[in-house]
Amino acid sequence: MSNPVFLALDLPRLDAAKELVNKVKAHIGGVKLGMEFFYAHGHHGVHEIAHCGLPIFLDLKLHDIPNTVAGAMQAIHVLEPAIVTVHAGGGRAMMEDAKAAAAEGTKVVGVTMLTSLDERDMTQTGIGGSSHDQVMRLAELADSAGLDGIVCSGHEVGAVHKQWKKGFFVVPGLRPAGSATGDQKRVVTPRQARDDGASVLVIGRPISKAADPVQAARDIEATL
Ligand SMILES: O=c1ccn([C@@H]2O[C@H](COP(=O)(O)O)[C@@H](O)[C@H]2O)c(=O)[nH]1
Repeated sequence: MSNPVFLALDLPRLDAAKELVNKVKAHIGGVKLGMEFFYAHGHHGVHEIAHCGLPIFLDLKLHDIPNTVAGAMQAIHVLEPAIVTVHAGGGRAMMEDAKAAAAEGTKVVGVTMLTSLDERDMTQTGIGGSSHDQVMRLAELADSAGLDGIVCSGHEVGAVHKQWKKGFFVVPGLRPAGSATGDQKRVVTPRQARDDGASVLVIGRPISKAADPVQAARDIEATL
């Protein structure tokens, strides 16, 4: 099995991001570029990181009216991303149009409930019920809209995997045992997420902020 770890490159400087990827690339399976990176470095930055030869995951979390999201999807064809995210909360029509507009070969996955949220946060935003139910509901909607899979936490991935056998599941909010959780609230270890059916393990700060990022990536790889 190829390495499921995608390194989240949430770094403001392009030179530092390139240096980090080149250092750890033997111990990861892909690179995830999110809003911080894309807003700062755009298409040029993505092309620069793509030189490392690993698959690129554009975590842009698109969330707008269907026509706008479809246009954004078309605008990133040229970057040939392996994976792109949209917010499942954008609704069925938005997800259908996002998938239809994506380049062939790009997996489109729907963000269900951010791993930085818990049920108290959900209540504050007017969503009742459990995080489990919220993720299951949005997973079903994403599946019926034709998406390839979803983003969820390791708390839910086992249940979603049972319900959506062919789904592609991206799991962030991962922390090696004993490491700081920071702003993440629904957290499991990389091994736990993999055992429960995650297709991609998104890991950022446990590697990028480690005193020795190569050793940190190697240690995570050894647990899988
Ligand atoms: O629910 C979500 C969706 C996306 N993310 C992204 O994953 C990484 C996690 O970084 P860490 O440093 O390992 O916490 C980050 O880029 C988020 O934007 C997420 O955490 N949760």
